[in-house]
Amino acid sequence: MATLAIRGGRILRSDMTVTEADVLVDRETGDIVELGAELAGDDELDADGDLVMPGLVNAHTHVAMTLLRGHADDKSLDAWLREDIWPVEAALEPEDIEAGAALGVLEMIRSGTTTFADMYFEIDRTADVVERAGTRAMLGHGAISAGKDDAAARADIEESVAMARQLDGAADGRISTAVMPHSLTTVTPELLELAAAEAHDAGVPVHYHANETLDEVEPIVEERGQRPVEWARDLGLCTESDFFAHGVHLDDREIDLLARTGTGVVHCPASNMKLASGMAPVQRLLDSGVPVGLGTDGAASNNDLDLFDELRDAAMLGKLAAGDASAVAAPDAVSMATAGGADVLGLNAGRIEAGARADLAVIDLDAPHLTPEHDLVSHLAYAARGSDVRHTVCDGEVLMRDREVLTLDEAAVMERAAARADGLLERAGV
Ligand SMILES: N[C@@H](CCSC[C@H]1O[C@@H](n2cnc3c(=O)[nH]cnc32)[C@H](O)[C@@H]1O)C(=O)O
Ligand SMILES: [Zn+2]
Repeated sequence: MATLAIRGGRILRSDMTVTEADVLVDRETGDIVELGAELAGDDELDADGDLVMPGLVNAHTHVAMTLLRGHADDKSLDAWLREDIWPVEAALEPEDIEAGAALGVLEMIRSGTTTFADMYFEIDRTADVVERAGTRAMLGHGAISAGKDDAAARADIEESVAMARQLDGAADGRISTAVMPHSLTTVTPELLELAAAEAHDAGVPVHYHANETLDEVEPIVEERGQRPVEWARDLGLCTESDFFAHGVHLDDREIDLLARTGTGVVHCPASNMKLASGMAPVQRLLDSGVPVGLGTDGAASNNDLDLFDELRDAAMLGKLAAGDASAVAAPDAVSMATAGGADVLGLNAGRIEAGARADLAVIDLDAPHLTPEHDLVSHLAYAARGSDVRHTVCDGEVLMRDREVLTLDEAAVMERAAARADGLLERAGV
């Protein structure tokens, strides 16, 4: 057994207590073997004075949208997608996806995110990046019917199913997949039903956008006399493995249905604020036992992929939404960003315990904004930033050591992404 020991730090346990312990990791299985005092390994990471926490889980993003960061801001969802995003995405080439994904993955490794769920195009190129960079990911081809004829819309869903089957288990098992129809309003009912049936036949989840804006909810209610989540359940999109992004506008019946079926919701607070989509009822979801993770959404509606920002936004917005300062308390926000997201994605990760995946972020606490140390969970929720991450470990391998990313050439990744982004906008004629 080749081992890695993370020594001298304090660890954040899944019950949100902090204790002094070393972490011993089996690099071959990628699992945590043991927590304890004075553990030695073949390789070692110094965590003296640091906090070792589970690697963060970004449970909903469109990673290559990093190329569109700052391209179009300050618009509502529908206008933003139709006027600014979709026209540029039509000019995307596979090389762009690879360059944008590498940039996004680099940003996530630097900020302690070890797993992301991605809905986008040309996902085999994103898979190549994940393979090289060493993170974990759930990938899916986003399929859409809007603007396509019947045959093209069906082919898009079939592509999503084929890619999910093809890539599941890639990168030594670090890649899992889902079938990803874009949303309840941009994919036809027949194709949503087909996506669900095919996904479950392939043994993978369905992932989609739902209940993001009132503009999406109202037409479904008017046309069908049903709430969107009830309709999604009837189409087969709410089984225990399935999960959707946003869930901003949900009523009590829908929340109850999500809890009963075990359907996961990925809360994307920054995107919901930036596109003025609304405030998700996160405390009510948690109280009802709905599995909840956190996502950045794409970098064009955030505009970064730092999960620390997201978990602070989740805590802040959750209080505002509930009109209650005790809502979405610090431990709940930190849990959503770690174990919550891992549970939504069906991964044995997000917790520091023997037998769990060795996906870890080591936080350097030696900073003015993290002093004094009254409560480290409070610091993670309200004061820490992605740039406080010192080491990142995924699947037992060190991806970043002392703030140096070992698996990607940082300067080359940034240079290439900037060049591809310029070329993309030029080709799109904007
Ligand atoms: N194959 C599809 C691509 C879908 S990928 C996922 C899509 O979701 C878009 N997207 C990004 N953020 C959001 C959001 O908040 N809500 C809905 N869609 C979004 C993103 O720009 C991308 O077009 C096609 O032919 O267009
Ligand atoms: Zn999205």
